[in-house]
Amino acid sequence: MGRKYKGKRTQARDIKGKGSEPARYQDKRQRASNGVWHEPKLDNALFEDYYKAQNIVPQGEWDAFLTLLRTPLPTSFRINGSGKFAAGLRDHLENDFFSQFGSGPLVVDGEELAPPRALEWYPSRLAWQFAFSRTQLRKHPALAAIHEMVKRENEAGSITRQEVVSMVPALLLDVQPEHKVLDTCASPGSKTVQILEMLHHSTSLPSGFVVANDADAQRCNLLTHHTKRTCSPALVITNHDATLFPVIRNDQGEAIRFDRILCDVPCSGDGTMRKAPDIWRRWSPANGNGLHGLQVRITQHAARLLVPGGRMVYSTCSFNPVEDEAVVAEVLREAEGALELVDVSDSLPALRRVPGLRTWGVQAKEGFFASWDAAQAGGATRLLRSMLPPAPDATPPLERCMRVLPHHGDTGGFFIAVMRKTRDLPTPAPAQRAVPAAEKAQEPAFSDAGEPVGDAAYEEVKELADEAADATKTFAQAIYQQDIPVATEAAADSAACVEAVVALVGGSSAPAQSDAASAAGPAASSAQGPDTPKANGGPAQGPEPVGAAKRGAGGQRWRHIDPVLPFTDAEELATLADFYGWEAGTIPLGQQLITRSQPGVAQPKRLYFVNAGLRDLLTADTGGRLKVTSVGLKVLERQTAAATHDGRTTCAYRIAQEGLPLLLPHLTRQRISISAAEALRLVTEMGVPLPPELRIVTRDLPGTSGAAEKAEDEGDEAAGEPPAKKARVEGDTEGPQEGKSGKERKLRVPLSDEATLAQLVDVQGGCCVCVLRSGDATALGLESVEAVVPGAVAAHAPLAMACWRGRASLSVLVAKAECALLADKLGIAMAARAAALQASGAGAGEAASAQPLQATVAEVAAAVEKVKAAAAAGAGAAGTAAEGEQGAAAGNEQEEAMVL
Ligand SMILES: C[S@@+](CC[C@H](N)C(=O)[O-])C[C@H]1O[C@@H](n2cnc3c(N)ncnc32)[C@H](O)[C@@H]1O
Repeated sequence: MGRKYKGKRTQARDIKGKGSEPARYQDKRQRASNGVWHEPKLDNALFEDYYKAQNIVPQGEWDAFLTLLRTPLPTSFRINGSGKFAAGLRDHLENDFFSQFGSGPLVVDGEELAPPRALEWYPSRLAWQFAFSRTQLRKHPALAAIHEMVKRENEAGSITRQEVVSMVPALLLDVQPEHKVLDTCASPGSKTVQILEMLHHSTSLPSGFVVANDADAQRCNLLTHHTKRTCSPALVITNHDATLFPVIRNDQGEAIRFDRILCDVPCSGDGTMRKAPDIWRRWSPANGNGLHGLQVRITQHAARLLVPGGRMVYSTCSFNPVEDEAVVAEVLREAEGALELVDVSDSLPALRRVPGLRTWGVQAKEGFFASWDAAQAGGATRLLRSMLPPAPDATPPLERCMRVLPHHGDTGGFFIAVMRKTRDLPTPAPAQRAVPAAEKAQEPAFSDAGEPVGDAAYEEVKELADEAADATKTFAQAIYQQDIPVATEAAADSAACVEAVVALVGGSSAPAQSDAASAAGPAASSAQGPDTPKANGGPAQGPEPVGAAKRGAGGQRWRHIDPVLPFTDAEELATLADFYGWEAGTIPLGQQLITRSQPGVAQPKRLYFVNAGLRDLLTADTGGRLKVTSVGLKVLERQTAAATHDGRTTCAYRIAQEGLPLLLPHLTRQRISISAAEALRLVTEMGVPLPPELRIVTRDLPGTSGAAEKAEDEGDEAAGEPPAKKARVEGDTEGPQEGKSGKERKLRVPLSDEATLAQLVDVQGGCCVCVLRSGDATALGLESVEAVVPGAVAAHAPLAMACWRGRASLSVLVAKAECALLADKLGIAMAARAAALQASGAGAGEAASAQPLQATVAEVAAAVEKVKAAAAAGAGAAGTAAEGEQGAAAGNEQEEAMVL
């Protein structure tokens, strides 16, 4: 991914017209400072000289290498998940889309186009690649259909657009469902998603988990956004500098270590030039040299967090040996045999790659040097020893690393090394490391569990210093804007940080610590080695914060980040179990629900489910050391008070759509199956009226005011807010009635399907779930609820919607954008079915038996277009009651605003 996260790349523009570069780079034109648009520059003498000298390309292949680097990267994607549904989607794509290439080459503007091809080294032909330019996509309907399909399935979460080479590291990580996995530099998250799929390979509730970390807070939001559609309860996203990722201990005081770690480190990114041609212009050997130290530190720290026997993959999208082999060699050198390079030559045999280098050179201002001795003799004082190759007799088997070259498989460039930890690492002696003084002063030494050794309080002090700096900036800004309350708060924050640092340096405890661990002081907890028993009692019990408050009036340790709390309200849990009929014992909601609110908040807004492994990790984090930006799967959201007070429901929580795949099998109440036609109506109209016999009369219920109902009955909009609008604000979406007059409402046709109405009799007012009937799902080739495969990714879950059974209507509690996706999926299947029936000239009997599915192509298309337009118009705005409640809180809430 390179350094693009550092700043915004030159904006790609799509401009018509012909240029001298290959046609497909036309959309990568850039605007120079004088305002003139120009083609991207696709050469750089420094680049060529440097890599020719490095011998990264086998003899005789240089021209092919260079030519391909100047050609745009083909599109590629991965079908998510595995098993029956993934194979089904693959077959659908092959048979219904890619088969058009079968009868002969597709010719667009005189150019013969290669058909899409499955990557031969990717398991089960689940990864695909094709190279069509935007112009070609626009010109040929078959290509446009493929393009649309890729976009749609990507949005629906069935496929992931991912660069081919970027799929390799996760495959070599060999993740199993029981593994604890750390993805050290995870954003934007394509590999995290792949790792999660592996974790969920055979079960929807693996015992392992993934910690996806990134140092950049905003990129953590991006990561949350990209991983959201996996609907995994086994994912936590953290925001740490990976060189300082904290060590968490279990209640026996043992450091929790990871079975698998991916270090897909920040790099100069020259392997992505085909996708980002502006790298040509910016390329310099200094980019790689500047990143080497950070790459080493991230990987060294990761190695310490790895369990003996565990596997770690180091990867970059750079060709540069200073960022690649040199980093691996240094990490292995420091490990003194506790880490070994794994020979993966037998893995993915069809993937063409070249072995890692044993020798290379480093470009300094003073010249190009092939050894440390030569660099010293040449006066290159700014180089690190570790950038240069080790002595020949001390060189590890670096040929076990792999470099993927673009011209070998029409891909980007990538470097991958797989390492295994054989035993605990030795504790490094900081003084012996060949790093410049300036860097050494910043660099903590770590024990095997990653605890700072030389300066035990380093991590804490750095965190506090960062916070103080942030607060000071806020203070200055607020003063400038004359916002005295904010300035006062910022000043207090800053002072608290300084006080905490003084306490640390002076050896006393930091202020406002709430548990025994914190009372012992962060320095004390940091100083514990891996074998030192924990000094601070066990994990938090009962309603204690999972990541216990360490400082800050609200209980949070991290600024703007709410703590993670277990949700243990027995009364509320019993109500939930009763209302939704959770199968006792099938899903441990009581033990594995968490919230992100402040301690002591009754009925927090959102409840998230975490799997057992993640629960244990969070529970062990008594010191609140993990800076958790997002965790678990949102399963329940609080209703508004009005919904419960007015007797519209007896349960304070409704089901979140994203939690449905997990909860569905465990619901025995508040769940109905509906026909495809009804499902399509619901997601396109957002709600449907109920017939009079199913109306709930709440005004006579004890303790209810019935005000909203009376107003609705009387059509008394002049007396206040129109009931439909009010209901939307309060959480009782009456869907289609929103904003319409009583007269218009009455024109709508109520639900009439006998089977559906019979089930609705037992459904209480409030949240319920509508699932597509098995028969209809099977007939339409969609996932049926009976045939759910454990571990299937959320996109392969049966079609179901969280709904609201109101007094007089059934409405969806699903964001409009998601309704549009569901409508698309359902609509396409129904239209295809209708077309097939027509084509086969189905007899009256067959047509009658398929009656619920009989929508004409035109009807379905019109309905789907309507909801898509609504979603597009309402993008970012509150589309449902569920959305309407979202605030601008920190943590998980931040991303929700972004996603919607
Ligand atoms: C190459 S990208 C990662 C791509 C990602 N693994 C994927 O597959 O989508 C490198 C990431 O490292 C993050 N990063 C940079 N310095 C870091 C550090 N010291 N600790 C953790 N993450 C860091 C950047 O914010 C960036 O998101």
